[in-house]
Amino acid sequence: MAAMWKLCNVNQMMSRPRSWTLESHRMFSEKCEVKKFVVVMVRHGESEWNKKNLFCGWFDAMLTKKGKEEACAAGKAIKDAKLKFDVAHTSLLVRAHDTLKAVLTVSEQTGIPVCKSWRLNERHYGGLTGLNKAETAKKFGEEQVKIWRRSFDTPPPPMEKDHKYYECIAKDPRYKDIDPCDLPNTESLKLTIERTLPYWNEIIVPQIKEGKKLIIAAHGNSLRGIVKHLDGISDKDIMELNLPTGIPFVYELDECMKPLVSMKFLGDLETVKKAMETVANQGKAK
Ligand SMILES: O=C(O)[C@@H](CO)OP(=O)(O)O
Repeated sequence: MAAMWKLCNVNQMMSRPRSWTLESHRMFSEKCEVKKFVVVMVRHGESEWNKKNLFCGWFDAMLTKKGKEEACAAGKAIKDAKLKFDVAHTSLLVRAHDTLKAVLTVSEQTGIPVCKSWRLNERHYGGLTGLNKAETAKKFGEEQVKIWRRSFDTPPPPMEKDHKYYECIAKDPRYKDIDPCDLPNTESLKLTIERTLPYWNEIIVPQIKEGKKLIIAAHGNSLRGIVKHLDGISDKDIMELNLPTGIPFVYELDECMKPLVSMKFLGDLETVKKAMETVANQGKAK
């Protein structure tokens, strides 16, 4: 399992077999009539802060020109794959909306309802928000930056009230209805999952079970949380998963929401692999 999420095994990852025995599969299939539900997910295209290599989190960075092109290419891939949706889900951040809008425009399905929730936002990067990732790695070491970026349960230091971006994030009217106890000032992946999963379980899963076809346009870490949950990835192995910007991926789920097909990217293997490596390397001191 440990090797499964290494970049060199991306091919295997895309078509990996389930890890259960034939007998457990038979018993499972008896319990669940095997129906197939398709959900497509896409991380937003490159943002201005991705380009500058800054920790972004809840800061509302816009897409770059390249990010918009990635979003349009994602729409084209979805159109070519003949994927049609009934409902779209996204976060409250503009980079995810703009990606979704481009995807739906290019794939000619702009009329569908779009549900937005803070629960699909990027993980909150706390006190690291706005810092350059490579400079932070120079200062604190690449290992520490990898722990902050990719560990399961170590959050970055919290965003204090005197932080440069505190006002524009914590006082953003978009978040005024969130219970103050739920409003984060930093988040590990674990904490991100704790606020994303209720949305998955209570809003998304019932729609899937009604037979609705869904697309989720969100963020590197909110989607890592959903993927970890769906594929039962261990806390250790999830450290090696880096989602590329703007390349949609498909899950096929059975009626019990267990993946029949996991993370099938709509892109050629080399491009996906390179894009994942690029994301991983953003935390290097250079
Ligand atoms: O800065 C961020 O918010 C995220 C996604 O862009 O970065 P990382 O890949 O370091 O988790």
